[in-house]
Amino acid sequence: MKYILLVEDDVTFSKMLKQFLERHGYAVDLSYDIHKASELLKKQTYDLVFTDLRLPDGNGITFLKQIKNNKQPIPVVLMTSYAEVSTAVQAMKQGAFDYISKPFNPDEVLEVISNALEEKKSHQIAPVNSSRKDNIKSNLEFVEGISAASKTLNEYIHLVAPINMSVLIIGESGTGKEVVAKNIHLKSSRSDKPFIAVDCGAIPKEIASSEFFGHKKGSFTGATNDKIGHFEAANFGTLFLDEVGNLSYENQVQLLRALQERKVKPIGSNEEVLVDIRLITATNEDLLSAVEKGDFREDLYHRLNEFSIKVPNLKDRNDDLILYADFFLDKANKQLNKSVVGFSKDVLTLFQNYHWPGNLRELSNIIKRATLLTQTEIIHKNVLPDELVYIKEKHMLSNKFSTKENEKELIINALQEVSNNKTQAAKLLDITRKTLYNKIKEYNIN
Ligand SMILES: Nc1ncnc2c1ncn2[C@@H]1O[C@H](COP(=O)(O)OP(=O)(O)OP(=O)(O)O)[C@@H](O)[C@H]1O
Repeated sequence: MKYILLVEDDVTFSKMLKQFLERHGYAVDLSYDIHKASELLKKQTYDLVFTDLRLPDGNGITFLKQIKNNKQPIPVVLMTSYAEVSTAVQAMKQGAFDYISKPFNPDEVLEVISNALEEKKSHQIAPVNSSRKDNIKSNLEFVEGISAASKTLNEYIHLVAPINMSVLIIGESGTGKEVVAKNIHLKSSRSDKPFIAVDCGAIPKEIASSEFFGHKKGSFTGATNDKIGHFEAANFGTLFLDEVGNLSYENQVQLLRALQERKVKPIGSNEEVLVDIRLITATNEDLLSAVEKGDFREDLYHRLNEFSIKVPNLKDRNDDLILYADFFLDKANKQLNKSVVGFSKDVLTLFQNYHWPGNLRELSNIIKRATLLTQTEIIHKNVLPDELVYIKEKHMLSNKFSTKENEKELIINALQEVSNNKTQAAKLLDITRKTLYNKIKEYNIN
């Protein structure tokens, strides 16, 4: 199989191109910028680089020069817009194998690619790196995202992971708090030690201390065996307490004491056990207001919150949506033993317009269900739940600016649906942002 590195920052287009090439038997890795593409080139061997000319962190020619300077004998094909053909010709002089102008038809792409690969074969280039599968596999577990919100999140994860600080992760349900916690653990020096995740909301307060600190056989009715608590189980590793705001006041006191003294005593035991854990906690409620109301201990709050990370809602990471959709589709295909290739354009538009109250978990569930129901190569909107389809149709039906009242109501509804994001609202209403601003002013909408 031939391996292609595709470098293109238009997310929708690049996804479609990737799927198209994969359907034609190529293995494709995708990068949205030169930086990540260079990293991939260091780790893996490719038979072809297929890159856009304009990229967020530089242009395709600079990237081409970089590849040639590193003496990597990989053919490079550039994608250009019609207006950039003269630049593409310049690129050919710098050693690009070929260029192709957008919009291009599928046969053209296949032809250019197969020509480039033929040429490469005659140059006898190094074999494919055998570690590739592992690399790809490990990348699959955590999708970093490319939106501004995801970039900030990932920067914070990288910053705090190596430092032994307690981290409080804040975010709505299903945003990926546990996945972030696991990621911090894996990037820390404790990565080869245990990661123990505990849902505090699911522990009845009567047995919480036995759950956290363990017990000795016979120490209370029902204690038929010795039990190791979560603190001890996580020793030298990371303890992740989800929904920490649900701990009873009494359990908060016990937790604080264990953290301060760095030792725990199992119920019914006389011996204390020294514990060395890194604590990561998560909450989807406003812990500070719980502190103000007296429901959560302030000293514990500060102990947990040495560093806080906010995980963004999915609707605030619109640029990541297709990336995640694709990831969950891959996962669903594997779990269900299916081979669905992608999403119809309609489905992608519905995804972009929906407000995703259940965040990534909801997206994952919807895609799994749709994959199960899909009998063709592509997921169409008939296998999506009503709440997704209905929103779009509601807008399409009423999206006529006929009367002033109708217009004002439409704008208010659209703004509410996308939490006041003007760019999104303008897209939903199919008007420019400038028009939207003018109309907001005209109708005095707050
Ligand atoms: N960065 C990511 N890459 C890949 N999958 C992710 C990512 N973040 C979250 N997920 C997936 O989304 C789903 C929800 O994630 P997770 O359970 O971590 O959310 P949560 O915020 O902890 O949820 P809750 O508030 O209900 O505890 C899971 O299936 C998880 O695997």
